[in-house]
Amino acid sequence: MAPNADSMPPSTLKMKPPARRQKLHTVDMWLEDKREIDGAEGLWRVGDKLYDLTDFIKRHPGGPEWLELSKGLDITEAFEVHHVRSNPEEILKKYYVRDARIPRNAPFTFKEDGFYKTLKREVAKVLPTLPKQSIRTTNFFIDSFFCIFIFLSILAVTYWNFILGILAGNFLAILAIAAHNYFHQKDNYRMYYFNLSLMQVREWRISHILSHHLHTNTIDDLEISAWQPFLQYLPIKEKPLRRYGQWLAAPIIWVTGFHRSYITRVLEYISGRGYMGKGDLIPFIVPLAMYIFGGQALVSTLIMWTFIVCVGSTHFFFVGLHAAHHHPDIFHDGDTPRSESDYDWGLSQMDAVMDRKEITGSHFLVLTNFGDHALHHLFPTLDHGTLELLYPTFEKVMTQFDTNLRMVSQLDTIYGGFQQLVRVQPSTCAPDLKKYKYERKL
Ligand code: HEM
Repeated sequence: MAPNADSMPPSTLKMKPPARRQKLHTVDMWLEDKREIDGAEGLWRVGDKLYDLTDFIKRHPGGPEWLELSKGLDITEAFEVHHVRSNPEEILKKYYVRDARIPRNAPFTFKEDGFYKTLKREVAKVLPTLPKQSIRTTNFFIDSFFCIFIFLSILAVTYWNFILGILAGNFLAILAIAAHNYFHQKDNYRMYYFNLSLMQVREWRISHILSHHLHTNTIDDLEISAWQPFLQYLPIKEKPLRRYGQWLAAPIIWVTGFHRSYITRVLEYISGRGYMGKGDLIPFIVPLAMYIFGGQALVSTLIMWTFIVCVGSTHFFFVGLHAAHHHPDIFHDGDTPRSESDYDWGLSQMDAVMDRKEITGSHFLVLTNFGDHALHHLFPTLDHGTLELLYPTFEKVMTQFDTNLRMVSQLDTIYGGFQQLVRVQPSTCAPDLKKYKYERKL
């Protein structure tokens, strides 16, 4: 199923892959493997220094989970990109233990005069001047999605109506996408809307935030390796039948994604390797409400719920996989990088993303379609409603660094996603950000 290790070319960023990358890779396996290669020696690594943050875990303003999960890892990128409003470097210094013994397993840098740090300083300056109304609007949207989703699910089972079930499924998907805005931030209750999808906040904080967001489209990105037995987004040699077979496999992957996530978690938990907690009971609120208020037999209720979850899963993964990262002109590990040793982290993100012109400019569409994706990657803790207010600053710094955000159509990212699945030839040129025009709806 998975491509064998021989068919996997080395990372063109010279990154060492997590040891079990070629196997079906769960989030806890990824954490274990990273601890082996990050050189953090059971502590927390920032740059080339090691810190013991044990006493700070419970006091961390973003919530304890971030530091619990990242113990034993290199958190350089996580530390840099999650603190825009303040500068916790002074706090960090208090926990210094010793220097790291081995070099970092990533070429990404955060130089004071580089693109990312310059942009971050400019964004930090404008943030206090921005209106808070956009955050309240985001909260209103997501609470409404939750109510509509529950209401439609109950109606669907009451009237045994699959059209209503499709509507409910689509609301489940946009609820989960919008909830993604919240689990990037400090702990808050709205992030748990995400668990209604059968997926789990903890799991996504690892696979999506600590892996995908920080080393996007590299050999270390779990959102590439976790799909790998079925979908291969890196440009590697494959037999044509297998490669094109992915176009047929993809819809099956989308439909079953939510259920597979839960089942894999249960199996991992039973075998003593995975984590489950109270949050894993959240999804059952939905069939319970459907059963109590719908007036149908338990079996009918469960059938309708399963149907709704399958629709939601299809919508979620179709949108997610065609939102921003997969297109033959986007950098994927194996392609020629901009740099393999001194690669500004912000520019690495610009090389691994495209934004969609139909989505940018609409608060609703951005929240429900993983929109403003470049800015979201650069500042993941900022509310999606705030991102659109940052474009003038972003444009100013892009001009200063003579760089560009690639804006394409939604159709381009869908078509590009399917093309990327069958791309076997690595690109021999560094990504050309000027190839696509930057245009933003005002
Ligand atoms: C895996 C590494 C880390 C992650 C993912 C992380 C994540 C976060 C998040 C999501 C927030 C909330 C931000 C917001 O509401 O805008 C936050 C806040 C904060 N974190 Fe961390 N953190 C990490 C490591 C650290 C470390 C090592 C320190 C200091 C030793 C630290 C100090 C703070 C402080 C002071 C705040 C509150 C001020 C602010 O928002 O900048 N964090 N963190």
